[in-house]
Amino acid sequence: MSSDSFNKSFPVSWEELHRTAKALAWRLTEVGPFDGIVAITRGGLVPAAVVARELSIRIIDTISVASYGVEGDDKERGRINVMKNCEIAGKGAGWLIVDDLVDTGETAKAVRSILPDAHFATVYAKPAGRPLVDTYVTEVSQDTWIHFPWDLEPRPVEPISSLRR
Ligand SMILES: O=P(O)(O)OC[C@H]1O[C@H](OP(=O)(O)OP(=O)(O)O)[C@H](O)[C@@H]1O
Ligand SMILES: Nc1nc2[nH]cnc2c(=O)[nH]1
Ligand SMILES: [Mg+2]
Repeated sequence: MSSDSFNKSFPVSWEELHRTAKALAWRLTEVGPFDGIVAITRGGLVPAAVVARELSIRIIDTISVASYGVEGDDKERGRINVMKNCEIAGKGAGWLIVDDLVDTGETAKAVRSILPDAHFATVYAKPAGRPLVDTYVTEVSQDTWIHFPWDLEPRPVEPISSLRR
């Protein structure tokens, strides 16, 4: 999908992300306990912190995967690049993988090939990636771009009336 295929925008506030990541933690209580979390950086770091706090998990490893924004456009996908692997021995049995979202599912596919036995959880899921995720909370359409709070800042906006002139 190229960047102009995203014609809907879904901005998420810190409060909303916190609430939805807690909802994810509630769902995961039915699945755990887990030996630890593997957060997919960077987007999985904040959701992983919230889930770790709620499930009293102290051990968090990371796997660094990048694919979007490599060419300078945040919404343009490039090749999957595993920049740092996690340090877990074995196939991930008993571990929880956390990411902010699954979109095409390519990131999830790459991480699942490394940790096929781990439980994969995301806060948001788009239809193409949904089959790759074991647990998620909120589904958005494939043509929606989710804006996370760390990518946003409050700014003045014109009133609706001025947009219709
Ligand atoms: O399902 P996919 O199409 O692979 O997209 C999902 C991935 O894209 C984003 O990461 P990104 O590569 O932008 O890196 P970041 O987490 O460092 O922002 C997001 O955090 C997911 O990890
Ligand atoms: N921030 C953000 N990153 C993504 N990476 C793949 N899809 C998305 C999205 O909708 N929002
Ligand atoms: Mg990511």
